[in-house]
Amino acid sequence: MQKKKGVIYQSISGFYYVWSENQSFATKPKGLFRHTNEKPLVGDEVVIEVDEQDSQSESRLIEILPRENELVRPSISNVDYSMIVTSLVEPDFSYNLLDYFLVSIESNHIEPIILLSKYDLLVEAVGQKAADRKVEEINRVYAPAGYTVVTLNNNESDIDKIKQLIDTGLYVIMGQSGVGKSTLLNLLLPEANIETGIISEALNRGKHTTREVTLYPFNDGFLADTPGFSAIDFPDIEKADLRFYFPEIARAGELCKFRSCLHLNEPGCNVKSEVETGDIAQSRYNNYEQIMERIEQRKPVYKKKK
Ligand SMILES: Nc1nc2c(ncn2[C@@H]2O[C@H](COP(=O)(O)OP(=O)(O)OP(=O)(O)O)[C@@H](O)[C@H]2O)c(=O)[nH]1
Ligand SMILES: [Zn+2]
Repeated sequence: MQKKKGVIYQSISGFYYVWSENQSFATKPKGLFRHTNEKPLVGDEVVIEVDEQDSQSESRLIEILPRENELVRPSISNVDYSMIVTSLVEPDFSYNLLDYFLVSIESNHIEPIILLSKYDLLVEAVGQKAADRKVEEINRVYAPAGYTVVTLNNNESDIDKIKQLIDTGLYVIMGQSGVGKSTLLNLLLPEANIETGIISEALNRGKHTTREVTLYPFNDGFLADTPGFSAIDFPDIEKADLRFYFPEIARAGELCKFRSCLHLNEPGCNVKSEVETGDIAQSRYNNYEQIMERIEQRKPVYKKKK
């Protein structure tokens, strides 16, 4: 028996398929897991035991390495990057919604990438010049945060753009309903055969189909084949932590008079100065304040329950 490290890329009826050293192994968890209540997840880094003498024999999954993070519906662990698909039209672009997604992703210690879909439809609706102005405006808002912003047209050119983005690591796609997540996945992973909104509605009317997530090798990384992340639950963020989930606010905040500055009404606040000079976008600050209010409102409810 030989021990190897690998990543679970698929789980089907009790088997966990592990990718290790450019090979796939069908593994079954060792009985041990039943006692510890540990359930392996797609994305898990694991240690497996392989019978070198007999490559057909079942390999054993003996250890799950500590997880960086864990998402639910669908369950997946160790996500490095999330591509947030946000349409420019149909549905209309919303700074507010995008910032909620970004905070939620940042709080899970995942790096976001912003994809603006339906650029072609925006051009149709408002003309080339106005469409480019809109995209530039969005770029200006997110550049201080260091986020990558890419526009999509639902054609072959999207594939090259995404290929340039993806390096090593595990990538997922998120975004509200109808923005084009499945459409993009089909472009990127034609072999995965993902149903787009309209088709899946026709086929699954009234049925509950739970599809397990599968990871596909993509460039040097993995891409999850699910468009199922339409929202992640509003995370349980502490008031004092929110500032770290807006990278440009975190950076500017290092120069505030008080280390504990929450950038609300404190004197000597460098974040507020940078909003005034335009170095931090007003919309980003407004959404920071709004999410802060939501956290404050949640607290009393939280305490009553106890
Ligand atoms: N013109 C244009 N249409 C697009 C683009 N991306 C997606 N669409 C269309 O938008 C519609 C919705 O796309 P989907 O891929 O089903 O969206 P989704 O995000 O997976 O939606 P849910 O499954 O509801 O979460 C489809 O009719 C797509 O053809 C784009 O870049 N340009
Ligand atoms: Zn401050």
